[in-house]
Amino acid sequence: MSNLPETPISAPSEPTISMTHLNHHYGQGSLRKQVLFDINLQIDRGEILIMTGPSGSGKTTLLTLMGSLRSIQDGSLSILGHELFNASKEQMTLARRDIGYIFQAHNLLNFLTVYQNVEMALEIQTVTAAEADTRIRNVLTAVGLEDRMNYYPSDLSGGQKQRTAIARALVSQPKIILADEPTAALDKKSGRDVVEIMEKLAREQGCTILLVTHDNRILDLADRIICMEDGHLVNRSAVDAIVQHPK
Ligand SMILES: Nc1ncnc2c1ncn2[C@@H]1O[C@H](COP(=O)(O)OP(=O)(O)OP(=O)(O)O)[C@@H](O)[C@H]1O
Repeated sequence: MSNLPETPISAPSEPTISMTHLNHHYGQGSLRKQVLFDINLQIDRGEILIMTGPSGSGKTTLLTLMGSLRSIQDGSLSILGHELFNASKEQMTLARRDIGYIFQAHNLLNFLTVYQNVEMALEIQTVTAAEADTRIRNVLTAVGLEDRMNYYPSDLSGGQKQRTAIARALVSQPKIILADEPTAALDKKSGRDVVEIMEKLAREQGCTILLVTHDNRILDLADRIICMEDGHLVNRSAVDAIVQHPK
């Protein structure tokens, strides 16, 4: 269920994320540097999109713009039918409620248990305590952490921490999941496991996933692969992407 007010212009076939002529700069004056150039991209509901590209090509910048974590400077970016260009702080905050974030540095709170870390994501949602408890237990079971609910992050492996972060991102049943290098710190099996869990839960919940990765072991999980190069978006086939990022 969306946290944003319904808009009549939001037709069922409308892409979940749509951007046109998106540009982005960092810095001021003589230090001003353009890092995104005329990005045009549409991501459909339920699509799993993987974005690859060399370091510094603009992937994280694009992800943070899509995540409503940075203001749009130039061009258009709409999420679930809501334009983020010229959006107020309140509108940007509302947009974030429909997004689950999985970033590399888990951002788990070390003084909270696994259960409590996941519970935090429900604090801004209007669910009853009983409903919250059911959802937290279900999602932690789905990611294989049913016997770790009362552990603290410092007692978990890297893979378990990442699975906690996935549970936290999914528990609010967001319409969009943005993941930045979710397998970077994991060994081959744990990396594959966490992305498969993400994929399965996302397919069940019908949400859209955009995943930034250098990890070619998970490229086959994508419906579509896109590549950033020097701030430009380049469409590539999975084969091209693997050739570009050999194991
Ligand atoms: N806050 C910032 N201020 C100034 N320049 C920045 C800032 N963040 C990123 N950049 C620059 O913008 C460009 C794109 O960076 P970005 O982090 O989006 O790339 P990336 O493809 O995600 O790289 P990586 O794979 O290394 O994370 C780089 O040249 C980077 O140095």
